[in-house]
Amino acid sequence: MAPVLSRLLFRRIVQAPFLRTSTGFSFCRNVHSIPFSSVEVEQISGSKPGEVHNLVQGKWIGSSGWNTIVDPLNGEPFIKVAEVDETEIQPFVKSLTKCPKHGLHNPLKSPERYLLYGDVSSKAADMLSTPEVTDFFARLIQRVSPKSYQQAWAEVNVTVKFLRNFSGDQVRFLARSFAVPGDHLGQQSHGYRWPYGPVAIITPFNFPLEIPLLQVMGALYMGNKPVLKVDSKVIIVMEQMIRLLHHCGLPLEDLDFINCDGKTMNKLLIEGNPSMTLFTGSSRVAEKLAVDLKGRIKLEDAGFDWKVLGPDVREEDYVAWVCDQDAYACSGQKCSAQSIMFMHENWSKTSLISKIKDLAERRNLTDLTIGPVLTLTNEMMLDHMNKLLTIPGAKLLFGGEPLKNHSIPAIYGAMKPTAVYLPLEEMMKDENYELVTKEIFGPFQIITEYKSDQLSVVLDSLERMHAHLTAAVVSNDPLFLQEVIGNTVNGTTYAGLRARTTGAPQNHWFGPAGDPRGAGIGTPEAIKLVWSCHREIIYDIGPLPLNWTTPPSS
Ligand SMILES: NC(=O)c1ccc[n+]([C@@H]2O[C@H](COP(=O)([O-])OP(=O)(O)OC[C@H]3O[C@@H](n4cnc5c(N)ncnc54)[C@H](O)[C@@H]3O)[C@@H](O)[C@H]2O)c1
Repeated sequence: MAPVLSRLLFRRIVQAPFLRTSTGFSFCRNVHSIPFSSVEVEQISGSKPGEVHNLVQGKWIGSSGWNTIVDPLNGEPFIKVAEVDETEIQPFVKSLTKCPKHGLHNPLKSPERYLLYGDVSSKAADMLSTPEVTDFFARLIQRVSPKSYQQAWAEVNVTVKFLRNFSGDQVRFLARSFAVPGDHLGQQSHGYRWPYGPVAIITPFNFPLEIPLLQVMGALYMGNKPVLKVDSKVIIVMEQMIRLLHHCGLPLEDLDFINCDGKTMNKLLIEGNPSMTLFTGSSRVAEKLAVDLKGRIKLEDAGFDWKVLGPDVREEDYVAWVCDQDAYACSGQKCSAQSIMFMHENWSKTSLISKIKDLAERRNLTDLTIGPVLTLTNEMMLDHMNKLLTIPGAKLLFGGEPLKNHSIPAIYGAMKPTAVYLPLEEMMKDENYELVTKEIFGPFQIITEYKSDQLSVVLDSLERMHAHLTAAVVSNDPLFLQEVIGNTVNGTTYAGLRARTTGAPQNHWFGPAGDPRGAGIGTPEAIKLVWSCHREIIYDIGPLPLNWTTPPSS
């Protein structure tokens, strides 16, 4: 695209929220009305790059070198990240090792800090929900992880709701204990939720605000001291959020924040020896860290997320719309994105596929309903697609081509929403199965069909998959739902005619199942599971029975 056209397109995208926000209000944001921010979101550019720093032991610090991040829409270097290298990790190691295993607070130490965190959450929710600040974060998310304004706004909104949920007394309720009467007078056992103390959090690029914020707050609520590392491409969002949290009363020394590459973080984990690490990202890195950290880890890893359409065909337009959203919103870069759809033969007789195709073809770069793919190039996606198309009976349903007329740099992918059809029998063959079920973190899905007597083959296929994150069973037939849900394991499974795979709100658990290392995010249960362990204290204070004497040895 010619530079002028690209600038125009860019300007259209950045100005969109000022003209029409999804909440219906219109305003003109001024950075000076945002007391914590250190960047002007609309002005970040080659001539006025945004800068990101590190936070350790209560101080914002730089590093010996800058990593330059390029604008995913036009390739212009636009953010400078003070990236810590392997020789500079000692302050972070020291900070972790300074935190005792019993944490910064626990039910028997500094309990007033549970209340402090209720207050911080309440103030942060209030501030984040003001229209100016919501817009500031939605736009900042769009600049680094391009997605539609509505998707970015939803990410901020879920974060606000989460903070509200853990306001007031809700943080201390997370640490609720229980007591069981003992065997004799004065004895009672108490079960407590205990922190791990020093912990680490590693998060990917696709939800720059929601994933790190929810995990960091969960860790802090339970009394841990986290060091946070977010993917450098998007880390500016969380840097600004930490400044907001400080403004709302987060003690400066409670949270460390490091900008570094994966290798440096790996070294920090080994030297700093956190008691627990929460990793959200690819299965490749997850498996490496599980070994390096000797199992002291919880994982939110890859998703090869499936949808099964049952025999009862209803609400075709609605189901088509949900399929389009699930597979292609955020350009398919949600860990919950629909990777494969098993369609009952009754649906094949409808216009479902052509409706999904029409919806997918509405997506465009102007409003970022389709956009850059940050971890795969076009060559990688086309290569995968072409391999699939060599399978007998395979066909391209739609897409399969790079986007045109844009200035997305070649280091990123830019593909039209794509769907490939594969016959179920071929997919199940040993020589094809692994290829077919490889996660493509972009706007790409597989569609297959099954006959009424082939449900067991579908269930076999779901059993053979490795990642069990989200799933959807689209049917209102209770016996069908029972059959499919009873024979599968995915941690977040939606069931019913309106079932989807994406768009997790703040009110339910999100995470994989079927793996003891599986983590969760969002709910009180997720926070307690990931960020605390069980400690039992058996009080036994007497008195001794009257006339007690030493019994014989036993
Ligand atoms: N399960 C979930 O909740 C969830 C949520 C979002 C994304 N994901 C998954 O994340 C993947 C996409 O993200 P990605 O490509 O950025 O993942 P990635 O694994 O490449 O990177 C994730 C994070 O790990 C860091 N990292 C890389 N190597 C490391 C190492 N050796 N030690 C420590 N840290 C290291 C990266 O810098 C980044 O911050 C997809 O597979 C997607 O399904 C899962």
